[in-house]
Amino acid sequence: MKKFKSYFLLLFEGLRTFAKASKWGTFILVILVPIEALVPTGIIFSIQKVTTELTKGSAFSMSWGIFWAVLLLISNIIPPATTAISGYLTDILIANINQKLIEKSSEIKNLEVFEDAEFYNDVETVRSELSWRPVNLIVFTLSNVRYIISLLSLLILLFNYTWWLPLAIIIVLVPQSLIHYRIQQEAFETLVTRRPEARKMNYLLEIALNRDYAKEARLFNVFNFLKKRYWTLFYSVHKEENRVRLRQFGIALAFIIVSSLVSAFSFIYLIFQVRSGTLSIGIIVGFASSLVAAISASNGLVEESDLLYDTLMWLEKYLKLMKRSFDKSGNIKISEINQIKLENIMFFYPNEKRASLCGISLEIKKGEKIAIVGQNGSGKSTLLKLLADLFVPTKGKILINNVDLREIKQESYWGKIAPVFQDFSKFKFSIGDSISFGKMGEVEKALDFSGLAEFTSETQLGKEFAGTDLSGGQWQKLAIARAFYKENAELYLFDEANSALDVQSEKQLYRKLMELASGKTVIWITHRMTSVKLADKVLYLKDGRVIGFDAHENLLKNSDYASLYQEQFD
Ligand SMILES: Nc1ncnc2c1ncn2[C@@H]1O[C@H](COP(=O)(O)OP(=O)(O)OP(=O)(O)O)[C@@H](O)[C@H]1O
Repeated sequence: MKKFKSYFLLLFEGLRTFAKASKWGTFILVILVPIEALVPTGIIFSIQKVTTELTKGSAFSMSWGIFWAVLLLISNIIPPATTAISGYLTDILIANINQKLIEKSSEIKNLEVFEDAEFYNDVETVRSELSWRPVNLIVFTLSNVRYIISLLSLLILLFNYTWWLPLAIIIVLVPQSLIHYRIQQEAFETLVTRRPEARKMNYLLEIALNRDYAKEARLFNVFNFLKKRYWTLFYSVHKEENRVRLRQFGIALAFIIVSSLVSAFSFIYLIFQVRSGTLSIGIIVGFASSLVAAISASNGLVEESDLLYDTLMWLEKYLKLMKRSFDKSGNIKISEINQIKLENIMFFYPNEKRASLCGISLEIKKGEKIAIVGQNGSGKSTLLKLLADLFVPTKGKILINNVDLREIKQESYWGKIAPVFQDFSKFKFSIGDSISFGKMGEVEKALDFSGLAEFTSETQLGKEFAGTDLSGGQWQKLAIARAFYKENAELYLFDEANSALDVQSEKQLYRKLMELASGKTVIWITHRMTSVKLADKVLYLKDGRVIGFDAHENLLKNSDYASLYQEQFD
């Protein structure tokens, strides 16, 4: 009972989603679909009347004939109209859902969410089925409404012949539907629980077909490996699905046998009635047609309400995602970043037992130039992500102008940060758009500053959009241009922004950076020790801890740091 309540609540939510997409479209469908659903019963009824009146030799047979013709016309006109309107409604529904997903993603302030496999599963379920689920939602809702109205009107018609037959149909229909829903729910759960496997299967296909993997996939000949891995995953997934299908078929068969027996029995009963003269010949025509129509409507109802149920479970996942609230940012707006203070910062990535940062305390003043160095995995990028307020420290505080970063409005803080990440994004828009994202400003100046003056802002990027591709270093320069474009930035965060640059470009990068960021704070991570001389202070990290935080000359007294520095020149 509880399940049914939630089913109807979901159905209601589904209808609200349609209405939100298009009020008029929904309104017209609400009018047309019931009319369409009543037409078959009307047609059967008028045929019965025509036959009865004809056997009586009455002139009314002509009026019923005209009524029949009008209904036939309606039954032909309405379907193309409902198809066109539901197509229109589907398009808007998909656009609305996509917009909502973009908005929802923008609410995610703390990137920890993306480290959560369950969240990924939910997002994947919603996203991967987004292209066809809204269509199903509309199609199956409409066909179910149609079936229910048709079935009810046919049952009323049948009730006129025998009172027990409609009852028998309902008695067969209810348990049949209940069992079907149960199986459908199991099937959906199997689908959802197997989602990680399905994602892995999709990933294998991506490796085979995606341009990013094309080189290594061939030179390391991964295709046989992909095929074998795919079959292993496929069998593990489909064993379970076949089991569900087999049960579904068995139950459907049992119910078809029962309902056929009930129909045959009632038909024979009616033949006896007509032969004994209790009922007229017109009745038997009407009865036979309405019985066939009622059985097919009840089968259709079970099948399609099953599919609607499956679609509603997808809708439930989508609504769950929409209702999920993410960490709220603070409310304090800042206009400057005068001081950054880290107080005993400890950080664990989600589900990790090892701390990536441990007991970090330091202070950075406005305008200071800080280089961060340390071996791979020492926590440099993690520290930068915390400073960019993309992750929240597990323990300790980050204070900006002596205000806890958690209290500061994230958009206001992010507006002051110009970052270049190690794994920067390669946006496949025009060069101008992938720097400014539609804002006004001097894109050309940023291109010039980052050493990409040979490109115009109109250049389309990405082969998949018939654009051009860039070299590794040029992509990195584009990420740098994005940071330089942010003219009112107060804090520059560069994570190995020089890693793909040639020596000359690297020199130029630091020169421009120091020129552009004069009086502003710059923090950069580097493995190339030449740039540490530009820094006011060097932060030397090891295993997530601070080994030293001082001017380069002073740090050289630390033998560990000195050997790190010296080894590069050797
Ligand atoms: N998303 C993540 N989930 C779990 N652990 C992570 C994640 N990212 C990094 N780590 C771990 O955190 C530690 C610090 O990583 P981090 O990327 O900050 O190092 P790094 O000093 O920037 O290294 P590199 O010089 O190689 O870029 C490492 O042990 C790493 O394995």
